[in-house]
Amino acid sequence: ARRRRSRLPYPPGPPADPLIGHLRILPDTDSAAEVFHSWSQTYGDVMFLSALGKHVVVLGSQEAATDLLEKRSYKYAGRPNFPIYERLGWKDLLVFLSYGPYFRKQRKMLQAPFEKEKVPAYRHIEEQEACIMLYGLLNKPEEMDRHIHRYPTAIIMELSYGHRVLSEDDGYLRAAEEIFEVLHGSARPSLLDMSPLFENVPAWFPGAWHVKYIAETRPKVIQRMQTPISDVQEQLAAGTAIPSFVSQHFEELSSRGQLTPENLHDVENVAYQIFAGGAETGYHTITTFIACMLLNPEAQQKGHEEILRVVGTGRLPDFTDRDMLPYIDCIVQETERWHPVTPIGIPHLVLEDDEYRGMHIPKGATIIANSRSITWDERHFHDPQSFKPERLLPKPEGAGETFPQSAIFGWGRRVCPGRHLAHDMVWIAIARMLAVFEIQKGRDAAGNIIEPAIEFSTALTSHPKPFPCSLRPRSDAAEQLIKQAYDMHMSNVGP
Ligand code: HEM
Repeated sequence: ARRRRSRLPYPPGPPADPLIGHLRILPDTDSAAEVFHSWSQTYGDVMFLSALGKHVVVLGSQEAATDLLEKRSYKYAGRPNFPIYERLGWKDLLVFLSYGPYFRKQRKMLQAPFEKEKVPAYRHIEEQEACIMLYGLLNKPEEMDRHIHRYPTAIIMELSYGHRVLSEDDGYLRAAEEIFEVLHGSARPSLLDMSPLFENVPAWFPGAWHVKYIAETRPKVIQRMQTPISDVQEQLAAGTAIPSFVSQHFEELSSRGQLTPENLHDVENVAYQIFAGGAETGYHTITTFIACMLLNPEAQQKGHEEILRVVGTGRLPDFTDRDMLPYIDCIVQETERWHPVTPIGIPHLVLEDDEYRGMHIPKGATIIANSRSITWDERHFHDPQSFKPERLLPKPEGAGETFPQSAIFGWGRRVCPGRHLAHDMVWIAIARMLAVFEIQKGRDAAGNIIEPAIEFSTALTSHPKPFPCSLRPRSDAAEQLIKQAYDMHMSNVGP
């Protein structure tokens, strides 16, 4: 362990074993957010944990997280190591990079095409994919999960690689499913296995199951990163490439004579990062939305009525309607607040010793802003566990509560660079689903309604486990609308 350089005390925390610290009581990934939240009720919103000489500081309020991760972002923009993910081949993915020049290079590359003014250019792709999703949901409602998963994945594939997903058994869709499996599969046994606490886990350690797992999985992961790049290279050579992140970078690099292996490696990693960061998170958010609608039929009804009032039944909502649909925005944001996609955020790393409220925050500590604590903070949200979109409407119609943006999209220099795109993608999907479908509880073989018990499976990101659900078109007109929109888009795209 490092020598203490400060006389100030560490923040408080639960009682620790003198040798192994909090090792035995560290929660697993499924329960970490809730467990940290309940500890914060006792030990406060700046809490200290340690295990085997590693330190973790858990922030349990918007105020503490803003003071440190936003206002002192330069000291808190690091990332701990994610040893298993790194060994799987994700060492140079932006999200896992330590703070420094290489991080800044990649961050700039990734951020540029997704700035606020740039993302409206992608809306036609989102509208098109939303139509394909609605059509799938209409025709094969039993495959709801696949249609929802395909939606953000297809958008991201087109933006990163210029790849259009045209069939259900597209290899790129498989690749996206694999990321999900790897993220969840490798985190499942316990938080320890993905935890920075176990960076140097010895091979004899009981958790060393991962040695075999990595040996088996790594080649697949690497191949998934490389294949789309070779595809684009071939298409560029043949003159058939659809403009994308990769094609644009390749063209620029080759025009400047800079197509070096290092530069290719960066393009490959950033393109894959767009895919890894954007596809799963969108999928989780929309599935969580479906769960919220099942559990809260009044909110669903109000959302639908707002669309009826503003858009009518003769067309699907589009982005030009957005300003007139405040309640739909509230549904999207309340979904994100009700169950954040990253319940403990993504951990940061403290880059310099710091002092806060008379306490010592040590350099090298992992720092977790617990989104769950922030979104459940009764000082900011009344009845925080309930799903109430109107809480986010201004007074007097609503409660005037503020959407906890940073708890959902992160902090300071590490804030999610895809948040503007994410917002558009999720919004149009939700607005269009509410326009044409009624989301209903599933029924068993005897026709009885099944009350859904919504549970989540959590790695870094969190996803509802499968639940019964049925989607019913609101009317014949709604069904026609879905078919027409689909035909129109397919005739634009062509096979
Ligand atoms: C609803 C969808 C999304 C949610 C909830 C979400 C949430 C987050 C969160 C919480 C972080 C961590 C921020 C921090 O460390 O403080 C993050 C990072 C990141 N997100 Fe997103 N994200 C979403 C969509 C996207 C999309 C569409 C992209 C790609 C275009 C993307 C790319 C990234 C990347 C690259 C990082 C790492 C940034 C870094 O380490 O500097 N995300 N996201």
